[in-house]
Amino acid sequence: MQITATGLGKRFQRDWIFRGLTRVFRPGSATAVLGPNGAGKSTLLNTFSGQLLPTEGTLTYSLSGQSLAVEDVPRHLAYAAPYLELLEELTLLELLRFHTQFKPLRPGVSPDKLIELMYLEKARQQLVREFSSGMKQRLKLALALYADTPLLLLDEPTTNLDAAGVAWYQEHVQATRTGRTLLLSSNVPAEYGFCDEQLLVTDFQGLRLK
Ligand SMILES: Nc1ncnc2c1ncn2[C@@H]1O[C@H](COP(=O)(O)OP(=O)(O)OP(=O)(O)O)[C@@H](O)[C@H]1O
Repeated sequence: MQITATGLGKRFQRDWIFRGLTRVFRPGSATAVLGPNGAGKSTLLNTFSGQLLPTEGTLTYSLSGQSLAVEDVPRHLAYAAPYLELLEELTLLELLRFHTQFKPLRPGVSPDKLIELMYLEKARQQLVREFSSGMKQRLKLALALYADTPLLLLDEPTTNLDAAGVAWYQEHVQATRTGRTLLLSSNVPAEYGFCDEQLLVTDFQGLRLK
């Protein structure tokens, strides 16, 4: 998916979070969205996902050369973030079967295959609410990475992951990013080291006048 931001700005009440962002995000690119805590990284990702409306400027989306309305973006988007919740009353297998009805996995990956890729075979029939925080994060990431979508948004992807989890993320993000447009918010070099582009949110705060 190609995304074009033109003069993009977002304000909450009287505070501008970012302003004057003009940039094109192309299929196959991976952009690290960087900045300190509270800089506006999640706000930027949520604006790109169509969940938040920009205060000024425009975002346009296109898929294989055809323009896409913002209301159609969620269908083509996979999003993993610490603040997005899982259906914890389901077992792992139930959750995967339910979730993938709405957000299909890439061809060749079934719910059973995904369980194998996550190394969560022993938890197949376990309630997700009983998972450790690292297991939940691995599940959120796997659902996004292996979703069959051209747009992938990852907010702080290694939250709650141990060293083995971080290595798992690095392997699987590489295995699934080809051809997709990836934006990844982070403060941790191990998460975004592979990204070919960087966007420093604080570069778009010079016009943050009240
Ligand atoms: N819905 C909202 N209403 C008002 N202010 C908000 C809202 N959401 C976020 N903010 C404010 O916008 C600013 C940027 O927050 P955001 O969560 O985007 O930062 P971040 O860079 O992702 O931070 P972190 O690294 O801590 O996750 C913060 O000052 C936050 O309080």
